[in-house]
Amino acid sequence: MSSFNPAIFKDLNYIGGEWVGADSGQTVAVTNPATGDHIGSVPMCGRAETNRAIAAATSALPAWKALTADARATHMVNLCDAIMDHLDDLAIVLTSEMGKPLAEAKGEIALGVKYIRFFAEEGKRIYGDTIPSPWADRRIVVTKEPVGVAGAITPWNFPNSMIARKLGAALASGCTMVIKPSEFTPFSALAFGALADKAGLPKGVINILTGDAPAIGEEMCENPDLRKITFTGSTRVGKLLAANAGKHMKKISMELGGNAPFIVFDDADLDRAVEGAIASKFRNSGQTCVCANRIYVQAGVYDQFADKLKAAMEAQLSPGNGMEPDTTQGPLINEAAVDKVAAHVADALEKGATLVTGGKRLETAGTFYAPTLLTGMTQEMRVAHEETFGPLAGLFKFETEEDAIRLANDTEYGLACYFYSNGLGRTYRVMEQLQYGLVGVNEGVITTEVAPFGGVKDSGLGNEGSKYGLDDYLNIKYSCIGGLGL
Ligand SMILES: NC(=O)c1ccc[n+]([C@@H]2O[C@H](COP(=O)([O-])OP(=O)(O)OC[C@H]3O[C@@H](n4cnc5c(N)ncnc54)[C@H](O)[C@@H]3O)[C@@H](O)[C@H]2O)c1
Ligand SMILES: O=C[C@H](O)CS(=O)(=O)O
Repeated sequence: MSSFNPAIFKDLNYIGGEWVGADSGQTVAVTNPATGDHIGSVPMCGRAETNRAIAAATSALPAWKALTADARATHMVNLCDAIMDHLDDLAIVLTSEMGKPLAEAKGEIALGVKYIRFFAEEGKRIYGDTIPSPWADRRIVVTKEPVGVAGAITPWNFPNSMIARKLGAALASGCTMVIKPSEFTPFSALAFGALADKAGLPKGVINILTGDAPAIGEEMCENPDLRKITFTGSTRVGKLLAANAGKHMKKISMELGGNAPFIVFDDADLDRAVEGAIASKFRNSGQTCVCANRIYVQAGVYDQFADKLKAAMEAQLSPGNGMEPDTTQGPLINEAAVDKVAAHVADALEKGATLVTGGKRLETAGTFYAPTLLTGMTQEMRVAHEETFGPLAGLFKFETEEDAIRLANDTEYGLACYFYSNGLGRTYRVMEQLQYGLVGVNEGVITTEVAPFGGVKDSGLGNEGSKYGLDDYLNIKYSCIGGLGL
């Protein structure tokens, strides 16, 4: 890898095209979860700075929305080109602050670019309608207009692509944006500011703040100039934001937590199912909202699947610093994340589960937990009802197709689910009964910019990506035109 270019490494906030610190001068430290080393510090901003960022986005809005979709697309493509020009540098920053292996970081950044490029084109297809008028002397026209200034609050586990898939839809629809990334991974977000400068985006179109999350969120919810909140994160925080945004009648998009069932039927290709389980469960060390959280295996193939999965885990999963080429499993984001996985393992073992492999914190620097496989899991265990968000694969046994569907739907979440079967009839029966926004059939990783990504129940509201992803950034206007002398 070529030497790191620090041009994209920014430790100030980006407001109205200017790089600024917090009014208080306070900062918050950022550490590398693989080593515990201090990476840098970013401003501890609050409501006042957020107010100024919203003002900057408001000032930039008229000119941005007045551009043609093609002109906005050109800016967006220039941004994508700048991102790809700095792919290695961005990946180093992402791996340093979040921990995922460098290859996964590059893959995430490339996916983020795909989202922005996709929406650059979709922005040219924001069609309206002319509706046959019920009045002979009037005409009806329906147009779609940008909602205005959008506020984005994003998580640490995909610190680039969770911003990109929001930013792409916002910019393409003619909105401007204020972004608050996670306190654990601010540098990947601030790099968007450096790249926006490099790509020549007009000042104020993108604004990036770090600091006091509740205060920044309150300003976003309560400032009348900001018209939309798009949040990706935990269901707990999502509900807080949705409640406050609702008081101020803001449009909201909520991409929240999950508890994905992964079902293996006895008519599945077991080798394919094992590879899908590895991909779904252990991507990002199990720290994705769509990771398999509960693995249900039909009784007739349970032992065989467990043996195959154990072998695959021991052959394919290699914990370590994400900067090392052989690493496939980076650290968890922090001590609390390690404690949660450990608690889920302990709870399962206390309630009768069997430890097959892993089951302990790795005695190295940083916050690592061993890839873990448990069998004998039951619905009484915490893993069955809580998002683990770590490298724990728990196998549950089921008897019938009806049992599998009932167990899979036994959760307040509804983001992603997966099942493996070679039965065509079963595929449609199960696909249509699972209460989730995303369904992987014989596939363990299904995210793409062209398909809608969104949950039901406590997993959220709205969809990101796909042709549907623009809807949340647009208002529909109906115009009735009379006096035409018709
Ligand atoms: N559905 C999806 O697309 C998706 C994608 C990634 C992560 N997630 C979910 O996110 C969670 C992990 O991410 P996380 O730990 O960053 O989630 P989190 O909810 O703790 O934090 C998410 C963001 O919200 C901010 N925040 C925290 N408290 C806030 C408050 N009171 N007001 C305003 N902002 C606040 C944080 O600073 C961060 O930027 C998991 O539950 C995961 O399932 C969902
Ligand atoms: O963690 C949630 C992300 O949305 C995962 S994905 O990269 O979009 O599948």
